[in-house]
Amino acid sequence: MSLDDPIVAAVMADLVPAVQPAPVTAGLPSRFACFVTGTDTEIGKTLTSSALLHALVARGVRACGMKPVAAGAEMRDGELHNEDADSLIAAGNVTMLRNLTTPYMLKEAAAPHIAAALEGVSIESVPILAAYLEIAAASDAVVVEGVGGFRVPLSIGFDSADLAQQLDLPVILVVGMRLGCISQALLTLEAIEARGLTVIGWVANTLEVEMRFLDENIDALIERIPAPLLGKLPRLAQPSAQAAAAYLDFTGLPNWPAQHPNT
Ligand SMILES: Nc1ncnc2c1ncn2[C@@H]1O[C@H](COP(=O)(O)OP(=O)(O)OP(=O)(O)O)[C@@H](O)[C@H]1O
Ligand SMILES: C[C@H](N)[C@H](N)CCCCCC(=O)O
Ligand SMILES: [Mg+2]
Repeated sequence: MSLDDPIVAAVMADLVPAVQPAPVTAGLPSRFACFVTGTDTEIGKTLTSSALLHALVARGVRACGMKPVAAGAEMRDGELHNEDADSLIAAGNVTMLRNLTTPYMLKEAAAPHIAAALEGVSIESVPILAAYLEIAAASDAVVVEGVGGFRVPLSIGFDSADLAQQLDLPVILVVGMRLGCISQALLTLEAIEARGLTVIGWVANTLEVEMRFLDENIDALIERIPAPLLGKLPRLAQPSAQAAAAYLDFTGLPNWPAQHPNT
């Protein structure tokens, strides 16, 4: 009888559980951390991520944002700057090296795999996971903003959904409210759940000043997304982390920190 024998193999499978690599976040103390994704690009992920950081800082928490892959950067004061990365830095209160909060800062405002290829770069997960661990070790809370929608290619065989899965973070879904967003949101939800991840809350972000049947569209999503609506963001005259946070209630999120006594 050899180890290839199906019966021996079945017994061995019972005796020796398949070894699954531990997620990169395993072993860290429980703290608030999330991955913010959305139904598309330019639909309010950075605004929502910044609002999360603002609310965390207001509770006296050491909070750090991460935009692992940023596409669209310009040189200022000898450093590459990206709007999203800068917004998250401004909303958080933990100073980390910029190449940790954004390991891949790409110049071209395009799909990241294209922007990376233009620079002869290949976007890999290991530098991002290593940077995440450093940030998590220095902070009480981490907010990771994805790039574009949920399944944006980063390199061959690696996309932003794989990254979320490897980080093993609960997901906040931002829905850019416009005609078509119901299907986009539900497809995104399916893709998130297919990776064993959980949507812990979603945000309805108003993209148009007057969307027809806005409330009816939101109701259709409330009925279908098995996670709480964290709030409806109206079209803000001056969008900022603080202004957006006033419309969102994060307090029911898992591991959301209690108000620090000194704040
Ligand atoms: N509710 C809102 N009211 C006013 N402006 C908004 C609102 N939501 C988003 N914006 C503006 O729309 C633009 C896109 O929003 P944001 O940067 O948050 O999108 P994103 O999903 O993060 O995009 P990307 O895919 O590029 O990361 C920004 O200029 C932002 O300030
Ligand atoms: C440059 C832009 N603002 C985003 N950062 C990148 C969006 C990539 C979308 C790719 C795609 O899904 O087609
Ligand atoms: Mg953004």
